[in-house]
Amino acid sequence: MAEKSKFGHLPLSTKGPLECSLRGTVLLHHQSFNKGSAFTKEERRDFELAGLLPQGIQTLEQQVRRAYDQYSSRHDDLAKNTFLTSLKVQNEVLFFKLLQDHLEEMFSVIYTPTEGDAIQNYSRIFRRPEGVFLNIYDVDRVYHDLSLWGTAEEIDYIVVTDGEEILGIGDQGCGGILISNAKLILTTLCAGIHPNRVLPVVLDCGTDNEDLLNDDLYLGLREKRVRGEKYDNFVDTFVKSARKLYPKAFIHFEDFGLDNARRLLDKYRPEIPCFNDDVQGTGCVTLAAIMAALHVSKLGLSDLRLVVFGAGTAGVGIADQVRDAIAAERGISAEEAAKQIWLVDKPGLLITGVDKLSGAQKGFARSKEEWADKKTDLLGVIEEVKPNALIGTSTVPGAFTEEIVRAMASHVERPIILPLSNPTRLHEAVPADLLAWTNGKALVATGSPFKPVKGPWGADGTEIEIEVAECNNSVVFPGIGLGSVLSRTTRVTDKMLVTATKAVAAMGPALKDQRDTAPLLPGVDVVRDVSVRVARKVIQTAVDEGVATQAGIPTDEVELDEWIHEQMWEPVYRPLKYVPAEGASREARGELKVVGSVQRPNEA
Ligand SMILES: NC(=O)C1=CN([C@@H]2O[C@H](COP(=O)(O)OP(=O)(O)OC[C@H]3O[C@@H](n4cnc5c(N)ncnc54)[C@H](O)[C@@H]3O)[C@@H](O)[C@H]2O)C=CC1
Ligand SMILES: CC(=O)C(=O)O
Ligand SMILES: [Mg+2]
Repeated sequence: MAEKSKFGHLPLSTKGPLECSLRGTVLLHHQSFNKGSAFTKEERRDFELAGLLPQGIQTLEQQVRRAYDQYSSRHDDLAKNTFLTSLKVQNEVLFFKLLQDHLEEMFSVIYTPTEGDAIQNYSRIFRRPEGVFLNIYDVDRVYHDLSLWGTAEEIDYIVVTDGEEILGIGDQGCGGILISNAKLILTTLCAGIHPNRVLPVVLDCGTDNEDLLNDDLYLGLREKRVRGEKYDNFVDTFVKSARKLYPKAFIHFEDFGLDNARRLLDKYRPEIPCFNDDVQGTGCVTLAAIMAALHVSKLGLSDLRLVVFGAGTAGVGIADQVRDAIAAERGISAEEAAKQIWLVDKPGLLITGVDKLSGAQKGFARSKEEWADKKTDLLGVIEEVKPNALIGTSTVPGAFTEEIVRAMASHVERPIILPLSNPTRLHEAVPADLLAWTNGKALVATGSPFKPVKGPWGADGTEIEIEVAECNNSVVFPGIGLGSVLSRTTRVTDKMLVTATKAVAAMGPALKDQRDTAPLLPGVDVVRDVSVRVARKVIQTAVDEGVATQAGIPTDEVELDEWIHEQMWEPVYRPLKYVPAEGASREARGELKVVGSVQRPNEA
């Protein structure tokens, strides 16, 4: 039921009374309608709940307090993660409200690094499936299996993974469904995407993870990954089916393997509203961190000399985004701008004609002639290039050694060092070391969260505390998704990504407060504000570029923000109004995102 607002009928309804046809235990077991002990006296009467609940009526705030105590009594982070997963399927509003009220504490439990542990243990901690599991051997069923989740109007946001390169912990097969879920939880939490209008998907193509193949409890296809034409056909069938069934949905690709991530993005990007988070999201947030750090260093993009260690999906995604920003800033070609970036991978510096290069790496490789007689290992490259920025996306813990960091710091005043590999144990260096080795001068941001670091780096050796920003695509993808969904864009263009990046950089405390010990990027405490700002920029750019298809997008900036806010889902209990099932909407009948209800609206 779309709510009337000053903007007319908004496509997404997030406020006002909620019609509901469910009653009794069915209602208590419906995750989006259930309020547990918070059902009012009238609701208990109207919905046949009186004898099903203890007498006490509680507020959402009281429930949050109770849930927080239960959460806190779990002694390790994986147990806390499991508790939250169970809460989500019991009572979605309470789940999101609990997270919202304790965001800084719980972010790392529902996302990296703990979600990585949950994914690694998926088949052992499995309780209830959540999402769509598609099987490469059942390509003929893909359309049908996808069709069960809603009508054309009902799905806004799909996250899909094939589970090959999850959060830095490699191939996790069907456990990848949890990264699709985790990213969608963040879109709701950080950007108010409606939790009933999203779809987590895993494409099960087998796994090359020997531990999973040898685990008799493993739940996915227990065989080596299928690749080649069969794989491409499977992905294509998924994309085409999703487009046909849910033509308004934005498709977010997550944690595909190195060979496929970029290739699939290049294939589908010109045709549909899609986004690869590891390539583009990571590229945007890292460029934002670099822009903030350059500002602190009183330098510009034209001064940047960037070494990327680990030239895979994320590393080259970052290199692309930075290259395009340099080209735009200096008014030069992308080819020319790429000369300010050096990629180092397993063989060392990537060199044309020497190393086997992917299409994406080629534009950054150096020539044999240029690099003759020069060292190609990371230390050698640092000595030669004298970079002011070093990024780690290699999954090699400790790769940024004291020697390397000191070498870098000996050439530049404020070395920008971003160890981005997740989870925490795979970071190329930890902030405390980076700051100690550079006398507090390093400008640091990390892929997973770290506590602030104290050291004698203030005036006259006084102790100061340096906060370290988390440089994770989670800062930016929810806002890009929100802007794309609300504008119903037909494409995610380069310009949309550039404006999103600038919006994030501008909100980082280092730039906003002009304090050079402040974090380079905005923190989770302001994440919803960041998402609104990013969404606004994305929407405005989509309109300017003629790719927005949503009618009635306000042109005035204040009104646009209001329009965005009105469509963001909030974890609050809406009053329930009973309506008989006959003639009620699918939402009222509790059929949104529920498979196996009376009717199959999209059956082919
Ligand atoms: N902070 C963030 O927002 C993000 C962080 N990441 C993290 O970045 C890391 C890489 O992820 P992807 O790019 O998706 O993986 P990937 O597998 O595509 O890339 C990793 C690259 O590192 C290279 N590498 C491995 N060992 C190396 C060594 N000893 N020396 C030099 N290079 C080496 C590999 O050859 C490969 O090119 C992961 O830990 C992932 O969690 C990825 C996306 C976003
Ligand atoms: C953050 C993220 O997307 C990754 O580590 O894969
Ligand atoms: Mg990822």
